[in-house]
Amino acid sequence: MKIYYDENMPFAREFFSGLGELVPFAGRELSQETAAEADVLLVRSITRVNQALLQSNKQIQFVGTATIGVDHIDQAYLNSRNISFSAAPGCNAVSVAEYVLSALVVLAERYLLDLSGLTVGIVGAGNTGTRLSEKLKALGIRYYLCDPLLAEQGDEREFVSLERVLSCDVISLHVPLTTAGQYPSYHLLNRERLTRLTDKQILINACRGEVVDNQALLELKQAGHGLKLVWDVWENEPDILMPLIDHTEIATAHIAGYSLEGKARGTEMLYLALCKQLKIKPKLTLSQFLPPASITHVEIKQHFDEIILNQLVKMVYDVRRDDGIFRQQLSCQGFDMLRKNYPVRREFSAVTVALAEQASNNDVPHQLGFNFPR
Ligand SMILES: NC(=O)c1ccc[n+]([C@@H]2O[C@H](COP(=O)([O-])OP(=O)(O)OC[C@H]3O[C@@H](n4cnc5c(N)ncnc54)[C@H](O)[C@@H]3O)[C@@H](O)[C@H]2O)c1
Ligand SMILES: O=C(O)[C@H](O)[C@H](O)COP(=O)(O)O
Repeated sequence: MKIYYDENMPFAREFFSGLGELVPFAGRELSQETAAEADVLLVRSITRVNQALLQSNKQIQFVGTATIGVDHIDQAYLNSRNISFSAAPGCNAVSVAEYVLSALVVLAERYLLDLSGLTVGIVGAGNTGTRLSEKLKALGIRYYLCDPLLAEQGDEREFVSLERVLSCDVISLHVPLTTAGQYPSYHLLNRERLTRLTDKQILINACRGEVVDNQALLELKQAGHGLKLVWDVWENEPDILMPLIDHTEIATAHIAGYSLEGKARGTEMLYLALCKQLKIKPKLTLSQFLPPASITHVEIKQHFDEIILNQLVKMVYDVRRDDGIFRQQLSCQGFDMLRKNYPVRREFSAVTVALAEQASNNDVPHQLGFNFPR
């Protein structure tokens, strides 16, 4: 069995070598001819899987994407050919939530904002929006959720309208890219909605670039609008609207979900799905392969306060590192290479926070996602 996998899929060799012959490929370069050989195809978001890619392949049994987003997969086509499909829902949701939190901590410092006084509007309350809301709750930051689909499905959380979340101090987008259905997200933030935002607001896009009309946003910013942007995803990656970069507070190369754990969980989820498909008992788990983090243990000697928590967040992941690399390296490395060469980043859970005897017992680090022995 030939298993074709994206070369940017951590631990793919470790997970899949016992299941078949492995063939790595570069995500944007997979051709119909090459794909014709695959029995199993494992992709990331930059490979479009559709009739154009698979029409010469008569034997393929399984397609997997080690990502949350599935907008690059023509699932109707796979269904029509009876090809099994699996994605990795939630795999890097924690990573994205930690990216957003790091960005908020950085912007609060930069503009002397009182984080706990801000309201955050979360658009899309699925895996990522929920992980983010839990972390905000741990920090005592008020948030509002907008997710009409979940509201209609009877989710018991409180939901507000899109207009209400768009009036929050911070707006964080966590919707899939869709062009059909009752609530399509393509250009959800169109020119008209963008124009109604105020100079004081912060807009964070770490879902898909096409959810915001980038050209309209650029024109708004060029006209002097003060809206602050945290921008991880861009329309038309990798050929993005370069002039927009200078109007962002934090700009990164679609890496919000690129914690080592987040990417590797995607690989592990595909391994489990493929084992199920092949009716094989899975023998491997991610914990066998994850290396220890560079900082694994922190001892807190005093009462927790916002300053200590902010330091903890930045110690594990400071988004300014990725913003700096993006601004300095984009023109020489290019968008895709920045992503391919992404430095190791760990999640808060890789660090154990211990309290010295005199420190107050407070659950915040645990709720934020740090390990917190009781
Ligand atoms: N930047 C990154 O690295 C990165 C990482 C992971 C995911 N993503 C993107 O983020 C998206 C969301 O991730 P997730 O894990 O929360 O997915 P999810 O499927 O768990 O949740 C998405 C939620 O959005 C809701 N939704 C859909 N259309 C909506 C609309 N028009 N208005 C409001 N809510 C709407 C859905 O009902 C669902 O609850 C993914 O589809 C992916 O495209 C980006
Ligand atoms: O949808 C996702 O899971 C994320 O956008 C993911 O981080 C995309 O990463 P890529 O597949 O492009 O490497």
